[in-house]
Amino acid sequence: MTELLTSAQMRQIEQAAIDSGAVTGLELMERAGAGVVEAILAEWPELGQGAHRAVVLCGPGNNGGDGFVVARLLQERGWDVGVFLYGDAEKLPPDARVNYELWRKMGAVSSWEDLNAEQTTADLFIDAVFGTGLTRPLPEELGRELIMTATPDKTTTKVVAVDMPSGLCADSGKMLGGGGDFSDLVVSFHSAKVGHYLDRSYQRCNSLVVKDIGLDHVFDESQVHLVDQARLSDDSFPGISKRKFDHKYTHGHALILSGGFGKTGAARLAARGALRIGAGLVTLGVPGAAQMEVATRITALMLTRVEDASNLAEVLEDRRLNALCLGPGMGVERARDLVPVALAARHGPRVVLDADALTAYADCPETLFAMLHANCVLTPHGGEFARLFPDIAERLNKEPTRGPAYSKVDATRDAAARAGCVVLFKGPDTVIAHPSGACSINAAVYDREAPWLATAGSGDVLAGFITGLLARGFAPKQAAETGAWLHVEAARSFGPGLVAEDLPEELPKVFRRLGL
Ligand SMILES: NC(=O)C1=CN([C@@H]2O[C@H](COP(=O)(O)OP(=O)(O)OC[C@H]3O[C@@H](n4cnc5c(N)ncnc54)[C@H](O)[C@@H]3O)[C@@H](O)[C@H]2O)[C@@H](O)CC1
Ligand SMILES: Nc1ncnc2c1ncn2[C@@H]1O[C@H](COP(=O)(O)OP(=O)(O)O)[C@@H](O)[C@H]1O
Ligand SMILES: [K+]
Repeated sequence: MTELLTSAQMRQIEQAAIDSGAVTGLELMERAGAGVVEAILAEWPELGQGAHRAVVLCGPGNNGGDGFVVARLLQERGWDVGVFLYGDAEKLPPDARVNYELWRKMGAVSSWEDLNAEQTTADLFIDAVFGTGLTRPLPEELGRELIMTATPDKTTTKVVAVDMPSGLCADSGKMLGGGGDFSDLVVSFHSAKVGHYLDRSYQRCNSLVVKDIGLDHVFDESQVHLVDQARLSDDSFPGISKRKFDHKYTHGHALILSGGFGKTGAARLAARGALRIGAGLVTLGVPGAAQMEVATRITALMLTRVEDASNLAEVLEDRRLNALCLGPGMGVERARDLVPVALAARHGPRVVLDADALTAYADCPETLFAMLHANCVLTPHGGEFARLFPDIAERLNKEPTRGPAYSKVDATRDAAARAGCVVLFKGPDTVIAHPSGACSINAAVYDREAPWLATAGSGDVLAGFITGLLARGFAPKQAAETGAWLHVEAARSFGPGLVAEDLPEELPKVFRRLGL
């Protein structure tokens, strides 16, 4: 399993290892620098042959210390290396100072004032100015200089950031101050940082590599999980497979409430998603006016008439309906009518609220929060999130003046605590939080990009995936994580040209690849 750390958690892990006598700070710095060089040569094997030119920008802290190690190791490989220091060598922290001195025996350190685009022409550009220690916004001119030197028309220069692209907050991925650079590769240490997977980070970096530097840590709930295959194979997760002695009711019965005539597509997408992900039975709850429209377009899906609130209450007398989905294409008035009934159902079915079921409460989120229970999942995109949690969204969207900045992880945790249920906040960086604070990120970034998901109806399918998994007995947070992960897998498996209908139909291929 992969845990993402904040800078404070990383510092604590590093300090504990040093205090235990297992390792020194200097050894960690040497391993970090060696890790950066290793990652560079793995990414661009051609740089392993012959001599090249590198420019290393070092900052005033230990990130700069890593930079001096990288400069030394590259020069030992016969490279021509130019080093620039931002700050005062006298004030470097002890380990960085040792590496500064070691480098000084091999080469010069130019002052920052000499930095210009011409001087920094190189095959490789190393940004070791700030890492996890950046707390104040970058001075504006420094941000500009970084951009100028790292990204003029040097199409052949590879830009590598040590730990974090300088200027980005390691906890939130936000930019502190203006500027900050673009990196072809970020090399981090021990574990990726939460900020690598949020906000600007993945927009500014092409790829992320994490190098082992011999540290260990014990997981605690304050850490954030990255949703990956290992996470979903955890013993605490129900498997996605079906067992040979199962029958359809073992896998639950989902009810997806649709909108009216001409508005049933979204619910049908969700229903198809719920069925493909393995719910035993899936029924669409449709108003009379839309009955023909839906009936002519479904086969394995079933249909029941749900005209209004009292109708829904009758339908929910069937205790086998154990997972409900409300919102996709529903219309806000129908949502206001049906959501309270769904949330009050006595046998406690699990409930996914998406789209219109969230927007319906934009004027009175507290009314919704009062009805929600622990078996609910809310799946807002950015706009819906801001309607239900305006103050949290405002805090999240505010330009930070210092780090660690308020992040999408903080915002989703706060929203889940307020709502009293699981909140899945969508995006390429989908954050899933439980009211207890347990939190995961399902990332569609770096080597898991899935930009074709930005298509109408893909969110409806996600709501259906989660509903289907809830019907199958997954707990709300497990269903949200698993559904979101499979959603990205399906999109990646289908590839360019994807439309929402393709997502459920791609699942069998994904399942086969997973060996189910
Ligand atoms: N934590 C660990 O386990 C390890 C950390 N290492 C390196 O150490 C880095 C963290 O080092 P530090 O904590 O020294 O932090 P950084 O080197 O990231 O930066 C902190 C320094 O920058 C200054 N600073 C912060 N904001 C500034 C601003 N806006 N303008 C000017 N100066 C500013 C601070 O006063 C401090 O001197 C990591 O990113 C990593 O590169 C590695 O050496 C290996 C192990
Ligand atoms: N660029 C992107 N990369 C990865 N996933 C994306 C991207 N854009 C959108 N998504 C995902 O696609 C889905 C879109 O959902 P939503 O905005 O509700 O759309 P709709 O309402 O049209 O169904 C979400 O799961 C979101 O995380
Ligand atoms: K850096």
